[in-house]
Amino acid sequence: METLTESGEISNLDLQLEDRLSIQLETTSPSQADTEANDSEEIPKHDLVATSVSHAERPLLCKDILYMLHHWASSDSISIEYACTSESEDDLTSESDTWSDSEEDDSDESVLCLTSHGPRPLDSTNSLCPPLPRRLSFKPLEAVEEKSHESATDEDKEPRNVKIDLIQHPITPSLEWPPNVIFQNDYFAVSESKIAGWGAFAATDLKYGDRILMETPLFTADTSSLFKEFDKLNRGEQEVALALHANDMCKPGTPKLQAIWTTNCFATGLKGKAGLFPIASRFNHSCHPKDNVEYNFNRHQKYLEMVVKADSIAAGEELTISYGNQRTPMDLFVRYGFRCRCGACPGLIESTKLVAW
Ligand SMILES: C[S@@+](CC[C@H](N)C(=O)[O-])C[C@H]1O[C@@H](n2cnc3c(N)ncnc32)[C@H](O)[C@@H]1O
Repeated sequence: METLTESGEISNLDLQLEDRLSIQLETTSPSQADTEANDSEEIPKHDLVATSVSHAERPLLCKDILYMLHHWASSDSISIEYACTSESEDDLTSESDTWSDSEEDDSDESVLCLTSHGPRPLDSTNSLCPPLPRRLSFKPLEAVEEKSHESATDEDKEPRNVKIDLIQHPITPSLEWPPNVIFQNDYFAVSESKIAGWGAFAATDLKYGDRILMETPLFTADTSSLFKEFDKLNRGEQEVALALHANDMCKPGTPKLQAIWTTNCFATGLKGKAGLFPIASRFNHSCHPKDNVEYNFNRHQKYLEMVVKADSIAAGEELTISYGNQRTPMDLFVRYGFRCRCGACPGLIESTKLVAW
């Protein structure tokens, strides 16, 4: 197999691996296969073409990321997740141990192929290279305290629509929903998104403070009880969980349930447990300031709520949340395994370039 030539050209092997990685980048649940077939996160053709340009010019590639992860992570623990918290990277410890990959995973073919022939590790002091977490780990999505809305009065700060129905799973889809809608209430509908897969869209004009969703978890678990708790669900509930989207970029062979869990779960703050919320899980991410909805887990009544944080949202607009404040497209890609297409940020390729190695 060819690897890197003396002239620094990237070989066919890399192109093949990129192809393979672009397929692994998003594993699609059966229910989404059709939806995402044309709207997947495949590496665009121009990214592949970019491998033939000078290294000083070429954009960051999947193999670069894997290469960096392999060399920079303080252990073998590499997992890609949907969500994050506001905690510092140094705090990403105990849970990652539970989720970390075993020694055997070092034999992971793609990582080995990508790392064994690299000429040298990328320089972390390179100013063009954004800082990467020292240790990557699984963390569920956790609500971040938002600054109070400047123009809001105290009365406005209480979520409106307090009589909204509490969603308890499993729910029965309504025959009145249009064919391309998988959930609908008075405030939003979940249908196909231009950002990625399914997304939530305002069904009516919304205002700051509108509470648009209250949802109980399908189940809650911690890192050690995920499979046990899943086993307790009935068949219908399990199917709901397994129909959710799963990111599985770095680890071929990751159990599907685990990939779904790390892609979708939200922290509850209850004894380190996270929860799977099948409707909230359909909200896509937008970078600041485009994210227009915030979320919160009510620990006493044990439901997740989504509340409008933008001043106003017009009917038809996509509703998005932040998967992590101040995350760059690079962070999102490394931590959560997707290339951000929110439209508010420059995206991964345009914003991130590395110096030649
Ligand atoms: C929790 S799911 C969100 C709903 C998802 N679109 C679906 O079809 O179920 C998170 C996944 O959606 C996709 N996604 C969310 N926000 C995105 C964004 N801004 N750009 C690209 N993909 C995004 C990524 O694949 C991500 O892993």
